[in-house]
Amino acid sequence: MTQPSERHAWLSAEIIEHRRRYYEQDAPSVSDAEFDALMRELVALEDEYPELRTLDSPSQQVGGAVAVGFSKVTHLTPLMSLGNVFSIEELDHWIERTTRLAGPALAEAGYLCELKIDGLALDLVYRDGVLASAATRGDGTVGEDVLANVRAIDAIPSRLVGEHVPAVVEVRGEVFMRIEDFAALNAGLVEAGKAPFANPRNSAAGSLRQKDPTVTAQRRLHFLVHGIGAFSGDDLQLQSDGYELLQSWGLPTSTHYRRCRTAAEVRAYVEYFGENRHSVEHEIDGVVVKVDDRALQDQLGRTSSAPRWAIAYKYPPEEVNTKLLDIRVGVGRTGRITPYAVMEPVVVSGSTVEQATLHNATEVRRKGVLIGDTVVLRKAGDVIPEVLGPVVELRTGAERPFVMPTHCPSCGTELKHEKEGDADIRCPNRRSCPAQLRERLFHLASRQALDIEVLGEKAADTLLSAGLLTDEGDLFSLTAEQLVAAGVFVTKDGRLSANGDKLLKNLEAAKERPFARFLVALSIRHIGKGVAPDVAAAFPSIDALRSASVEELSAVEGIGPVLAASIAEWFSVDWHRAIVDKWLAAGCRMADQPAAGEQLEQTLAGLTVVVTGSVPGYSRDGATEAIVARGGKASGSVSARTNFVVAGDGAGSKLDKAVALGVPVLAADQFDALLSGGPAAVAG
Ligand SMILES: NC(=O)c1ccc[n+]([C@@H]2O[C@H](COP(=O)([O-])OP(=O)(O)OC[C@H]3O[C@@H](n4cnc5c(N)ncnc54)[C@H](O)[C@@H]3O)[C@@H](O)[C@H]2O)c1
Ligand SMILES: [Zn+2]
Repeated sequence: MTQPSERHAWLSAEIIEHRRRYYEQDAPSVSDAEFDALMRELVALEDEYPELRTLDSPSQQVGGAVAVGFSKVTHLTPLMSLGNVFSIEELDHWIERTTRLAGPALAEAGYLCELKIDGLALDLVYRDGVLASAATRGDGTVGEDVLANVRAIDAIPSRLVGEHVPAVVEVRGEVFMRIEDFAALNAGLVEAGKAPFANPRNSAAGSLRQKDPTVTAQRRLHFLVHGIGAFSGDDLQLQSDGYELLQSWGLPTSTHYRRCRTAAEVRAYVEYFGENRHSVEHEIDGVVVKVDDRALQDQLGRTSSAPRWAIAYKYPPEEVNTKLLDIRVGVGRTGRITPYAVMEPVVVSGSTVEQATLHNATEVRRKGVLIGDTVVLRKAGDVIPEVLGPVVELRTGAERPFVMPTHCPSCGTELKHEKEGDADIRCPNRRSCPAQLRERLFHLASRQALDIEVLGEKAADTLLSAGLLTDEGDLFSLTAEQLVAAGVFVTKDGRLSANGDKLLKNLEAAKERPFARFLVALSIRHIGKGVAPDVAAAFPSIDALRSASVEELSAVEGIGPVLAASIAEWFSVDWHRAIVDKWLAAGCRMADQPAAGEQLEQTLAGLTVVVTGSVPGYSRDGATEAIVARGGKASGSVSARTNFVVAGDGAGSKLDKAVALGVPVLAADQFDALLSGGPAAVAG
């Protein structure tokens, strides 16, 4: 068993090395969460064995030092780190203890809640209103001179304005990059063939701590004050009052701070930004809660590394490091080949992640990741997890590059770009590539399409491996005999299983689904559940749709030229048309007309009617259905081929066009007559 002192020595060495990489090289090799875990273990060990808490322990020091190449600046007053809490319970605990130490005066002045900006600390000294010194935090006492670089930051005034600026004003704040500017910077770096930064914090630190101030000047760095150091002016009672004063002198302070009277208000602030972390223009990694009264701050004092009057509430990390075990490729519903990362499972933003898409081969190259790398994985809230890049420092030499396959991993067909210049490559074996067919079957069975409950992942695989489907065209003609003969969905004694029976019943029921759902089920490009109802409203049966020309299609409101071309293209493929024929032959309705028997007199057969404006008694869809039920075609736009325009209140440009083209126009109250009696009923 390791001795506590040995463990302590190991932890100390690790922490010191990580701090060096983080503060001096802007190139951490572990995630903040991993670093924080080491730190917490160290502190817990020292709580148990107080003799280990020597003055040179990392727990007693403010992380960082002055890197080679920078001059040293001694701060007028030390820059501290912050104590951390990670839960509401720990926060309550801190508030209780602080209340006990500070006494009733605390309730009077209350708390100052601020966002914890994820950047790097900067100390500024103004003498007689002129910027005289700018330094990084360093070890808290001595920092790095970055004055030349700071002069290149627009947000930092070189001279304070206004009345009564005291002789000495020392402020500290955070240098950071806005998320938007960070993204633009990285895009530019990648375009120039350079490595992107892992996150806005690293990019801000790397941009500020430059040997060459012209580089800093090109980076859009921002700055917000969050603390007051040496101050020779009149006593400031509250820190928040101080912010208003600093603001009046031209120093940038955050707009997000709030004064809170009670612990409940503090909690509410913490919880609000926990849920709205991304509503702010910069990254935040928590909230800082401070005692607002400056006299109380002095009274509470500090430990060797942090003030007792402030605490950082840290939100769960959105970036973690994990091992990239492999890069595999998936074949999508349309044959697109997508590389994806397979990682050692890791918890980030509250869920376990082990896969993340890498989009395409160019993207893999752009990220610069090798199989075997430790990678930075980011998942912000509900956003899809993303591999940001490798931790190059941790490479062992055993890593290997990803090679994009030349042949489909599912069917072996040679992969191709669909069009020249496409980033994606695809498996051209659309019809019977098992992977593509499987995806199409899932899609067709999904809720938004035909809702075939039994046809899940397993069932689809079973049908495909039994060789029962050449493509989805064979689905609706499946019989119990076929299943039994193929030995799938059978009981031990060779009869159709309950699940097999359910599958056939599900399929039978699906044949009657509304036409719009079939449209989704056909996997026509660009036709999803959003637009399918519009298409079905204009062309309420598969026959109407397949006989429509591209012009007729694109004339319909909500369809447009792209969708029209995509529909026409789909129907131009032989095996697609065969799917439709097979489904019709198997009894799929694929039309929204009322079933035979209840059919209304086809008074509008062969006629195209446009309804515009409001027609009493009919919704937009209702009017369309009524026309279709009478055998007519309901169109969304007026052309020379339109037979009637029904114009209700609010009719606009369509009415004008009808008049211009000489199309007969009917009043709203003639609509019923047209429906029941056809053109003859409204003649004259
Ligand atoms: N990944 C690594 O290898 C590595 C190494 C060292 C440190 N770190 C990370 O750095 C952090 C620890 O460093 P730390 O000691 O500087 O503590 P800290 O960053 O948690 O808190 C102190 C700092 O918060 C900043 N801050 C931002 N907004 C503030 C506000 N509104 N009011 C006051 N201060 C504000 C200040 O610059 C201050 O110096 C942790 O997140 C840790 O994970 C990571
Ligand atoms: Zn294939």
